[in-house]
Order: sequence, then structure tokens, then C-alpha cells
Amino acid sequence: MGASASPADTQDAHAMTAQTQPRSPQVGTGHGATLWFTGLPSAGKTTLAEALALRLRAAGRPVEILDGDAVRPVLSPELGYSRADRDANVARIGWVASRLARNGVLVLASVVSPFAAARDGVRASHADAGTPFLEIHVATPLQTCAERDVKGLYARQRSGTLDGLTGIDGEYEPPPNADLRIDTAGRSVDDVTDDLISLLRKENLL
Ligand SMILES: Nc1ncnc2c1ncn2[C@@H]1O[C@H](COP(=O)(O)OS(=O)(=O)O)[C@@H](OP(=O)(O)O)[C@H]1O
Ligand SMILES: Nc1ncnc2c1ncn2[C@@H]1O[C@H](COP(=O)(O)OP(=O)(O)O)[C@@H](O)[C@H]1O
Repeated sequence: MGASASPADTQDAHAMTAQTQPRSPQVGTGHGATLWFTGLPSAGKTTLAEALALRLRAAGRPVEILDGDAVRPVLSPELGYSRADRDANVARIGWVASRLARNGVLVLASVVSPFAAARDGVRASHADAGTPFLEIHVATPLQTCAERDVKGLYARQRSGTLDGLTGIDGEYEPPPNADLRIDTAGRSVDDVTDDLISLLRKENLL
């Protein structure tokens, strides 16, 4: 009769496996990654994330969009638009993105994320998990963003009812080393989405 492992042995074995297993670059199935869209309000972050999501889902890939506007009321209802609050918001969204991406999801995060250090923090947490992170600077000129003014924020800033609007009286630090920089002015959504697909292919994520 063979000796059977005691519950304590089994626990030890589990603990040992968890401690000694090397970190895998892909914890789940498929090739997860985070594409982080940063840029001014009305630059096109949400539109591009949605257009890319359609194409990726059509190709059978699991996709999650984390849009600043949609996520804030859920993850960060107490936060406003001070630097500290924005950095905390970015860190929370980055944490969720990393957890999803390391399990095979293509995460499309569309977040103003105006400060380089906070974005670099998200990149670093992805690197720690061995998960790809691509920073996409949606670098549409301020004048075009203000003309689009999808949510009326630029008009509110001009009329004096909104302070700290990113790009006007709120700081925006452009990424010095973005994986892709896109000026959407005068370009179609489809055309720009082609560039995003090319980037994913180049990175062997598609
Ligand atoms: N002062 C100020 N500056 C910039 N944006 C403002 C501001 N007040 C409200 N909004 C709206 O909030 C959206 C940005 O939220 P985010 O979570 O993406 O921003 S941040 O990364 O925490 O800075 C942003 O969404 P998008 O327009 O989609 O970028 C705005 O709709
Ligand atoms: N090439 C393009 N890429 C993205 N958006 C574009 C483009 N051309 C025009 N737009 C328009 O610009 C606006 C961008 O708004 P939105 O995606 O909400 O910006 P953001 O999420 O950065 O605030 C939309 O009305 C969109 O239709």
C-alpha cells in the first residue's frame, strides 16, 4: 500500500510550487496586452479604442475597453482632476488592465493620463508581470480637439465654468517614447485603426 500525502504535505507542495515556479510571460491563454491610449480630451482615444475593439473581436480575440469616463464612476467615484487624483485614477485603471492582460485579454485603455510618471508606473507594473504594454499617444493638435469638443469641455473652460482642463489650463506631458504617435486630424478612423493593427502585428500580438 503506497503512502498517501497528508493534508500538511499537500499544502507544503502547493506552497513550494507557487514559490518556485518562474513568472510566466503569459499567465493565461492567448496573447494578452495593454494598449494605453493617452491624449487630450476629444483627441480620439475612445473612438479609436472602440474601432480597434470591433476589429479584434471580429478576429475572435477577447477585448476589454477601459475608458476613463466609464471607469471613473465605478473605480474612482471620489476622485477629481487634481494631479494626485488623476495619478491615483491612472494607477487603478493600470492595475485592472494588467490583471486582465496577463490572462490573455487585449485591453484597450483610453485615459487622458496627463502625467508621464503615472503612465510609466503602469508600464512598469506590466513589465513586472511580463505582460506587453504599448503606449499610444493620440497626438491630435489642441486646436482640432477644441473644435471637436465632443463633450463641451472646451466651451465650458472658455465660459469660465471649468478649471484645469487638460491642454488648456491643465498640464499634459506628452510621452517622449510612445510606441505609436497618431495625429488623427484629417485622417479617417479606419485609416488610423489600420496603423494600430499594424502595430499589433509588428509586436506579434496579432
Ligand atoms: N478638467 C478636466 N480635464 C480633463 N478631462 C476632464 C476634466 N473634467 C472632466 N473631464 C472629463 O473626464 C475625462 C477624463 O477622465 P480620465 O479618467 O481619462 O482622466 S485622467 O487620466 O484621470 O486625467 C475626459 O474624457 P475624454 O474627453 O474622453 O478624454 C473628460 O470628459
Ligand atoms: N481619425 C480619427 N480618429 C479618432 N477620432 C476621430 C477621427 N476623425 C474624427 N474623429 C472624431 O473625433 C472625436 C473624438 O472623440 P473621442 O473619441 O470621444 O475623444 P477622446 O476619447 O479622446 O475624448 C469623435 O467625434 C470622432 O468621430
